[in-house]
Amino acid sequence: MKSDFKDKIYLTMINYWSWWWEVDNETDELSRTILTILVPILALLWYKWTISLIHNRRTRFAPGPYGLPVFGYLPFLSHNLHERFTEMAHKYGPIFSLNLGSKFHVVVNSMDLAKVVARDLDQTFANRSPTVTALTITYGALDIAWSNNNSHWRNMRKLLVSQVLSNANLDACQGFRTSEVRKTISNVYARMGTAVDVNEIAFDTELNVVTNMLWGCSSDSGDLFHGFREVEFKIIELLAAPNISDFIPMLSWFDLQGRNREMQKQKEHFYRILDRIIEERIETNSTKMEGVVEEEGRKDFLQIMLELKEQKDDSTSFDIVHIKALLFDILTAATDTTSTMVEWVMAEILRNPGVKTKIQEELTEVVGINIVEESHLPRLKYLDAVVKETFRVHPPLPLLIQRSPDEHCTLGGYTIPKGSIVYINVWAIQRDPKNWTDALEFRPERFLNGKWDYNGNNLKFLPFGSGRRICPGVPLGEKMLMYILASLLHSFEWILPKDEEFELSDEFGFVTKKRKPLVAIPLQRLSDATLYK
Ligand code: HEM
Repeated sequence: MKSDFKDKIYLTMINYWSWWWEVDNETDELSRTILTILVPILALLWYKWTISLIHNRRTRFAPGPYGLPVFGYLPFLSHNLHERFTEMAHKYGPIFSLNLGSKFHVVVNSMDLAKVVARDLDQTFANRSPTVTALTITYGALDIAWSNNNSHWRNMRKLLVSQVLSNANLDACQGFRTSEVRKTISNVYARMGTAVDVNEIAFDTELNVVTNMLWGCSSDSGDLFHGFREVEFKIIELLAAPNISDFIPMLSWFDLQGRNREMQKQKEHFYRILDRIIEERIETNSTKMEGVVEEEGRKDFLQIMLELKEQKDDSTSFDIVHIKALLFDILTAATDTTSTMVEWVMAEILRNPGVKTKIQEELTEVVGINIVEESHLPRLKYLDAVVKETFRVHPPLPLLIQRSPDEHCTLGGYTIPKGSIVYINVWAIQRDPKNWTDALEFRPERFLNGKWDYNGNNLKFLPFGSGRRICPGVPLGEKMLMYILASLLHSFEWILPKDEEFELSDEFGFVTKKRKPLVAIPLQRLSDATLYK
């Protein structure tokens, strides 16, 4: 009887092993064997730790599932973490906790508790808890997104907001946006009648706009950015891939699943591109007379950072790795999110022909027979509502980026130990029938009352986060999304390829994308062909 039970546990572990650890080769097999041997040792340590915790504290943790020794609940989680967490919220309530390996996780699923984390106790919960792969790609959290709440984070964020994302700079960069969006329309025109990957065209447009803002030229001028999208996608995938090194830190040295080695490989590729751009700029600067760069007009962000690097003031000075980590954040944060959202919006429009008709009517009324200009965007109220409704049902970061308290605190009456990992489940909040009537229906009209924005003030709707860690890229993200979508929808009629099976399922990741990339066929919509050149 006893041995039956042991066999059952063993079989369960082996079965569940597979979802987060696919064995590809002998090294993986060996790693898995080593880990299986380590389990009893770690189980003993875990048991001792749990007993001491029970004895030492009169704490009340949020309810949650039991797990296995050492691994906690890790083997029982399925791929789509946001959906699994939402199911668990139905069982355990608006806040629940779970041990994943040795790490204590808390998931917040209601707008009231999200408000406590992101607003009332914003300062306490303002740290991050970077994963091993995040530390690797950001040179040890030297970027903004993974940095703790400290003076380095404040300085970097201030620099990004004041020099790249300020209204003045966004206005000054309008020309880049116009020329890149027009280039995209002309490229799509050349491919009319054939199936186009919607994410890819949006990604390239956004990447070109951002590289123009950062160092003054498009990514498609030359071969340097060849394969960049694939590298970025791999990096984003690795950031959220379950990694035993994160859950049992004492094993991180072994990198048993090879995730960190893979990230290291992608890091080399990614930063090789940035190194080339930075080196070229340093060389150009050195051949110019002092002051000339400034006289030529607006300084781009790379120039501003290189000049800061030369300053010896401790509060603002950077070295090259700071610059690279910051460029990494901007490039990845801007491109993958924007292209993912363009894809989701287009998918929802293709699924809802009534919505498409209303958008086209609005575009005809506001833009007429011309091409879309940025000045038209504030009047496209219905398209704006469609984008917001898409953000509600498909938030691209459904659990935001994890937060971590810098001291023991209480949330919803439960103890949250210092250093826990806290997720705000935006996906659950934005689909909660307590917050939204007909929550699972796609109804853009609910956003037509003009009361909604992306600033995270209303905790029912926070696709960009809320509080001090809110996305600083909202103004650029919003502008680009509206501009790309309005242009694609006004210039072209979009249809699905024949026999294409349409579906809207998603795949959890650091950025949660459409599981099956959307391909659609553009057809000419404006009668004047010269508008496409
Ligand atoms: C549609 C476009 C975008 C979406 C949906 C989006 C979404 C988000 C979300 C959900 C977060 C996490 C907030 C939190 O943890 O509370 C975030 C953080 C961040 N985003 Fe965005 N973002 C977008 C565009 C951009 C752009 C264009 C930039 C910069 C040019 C940017 C830069 C950042 C940075 C630096 C952070 C980290 C902030 C911090 O930790 O202090 N994002 N973004």
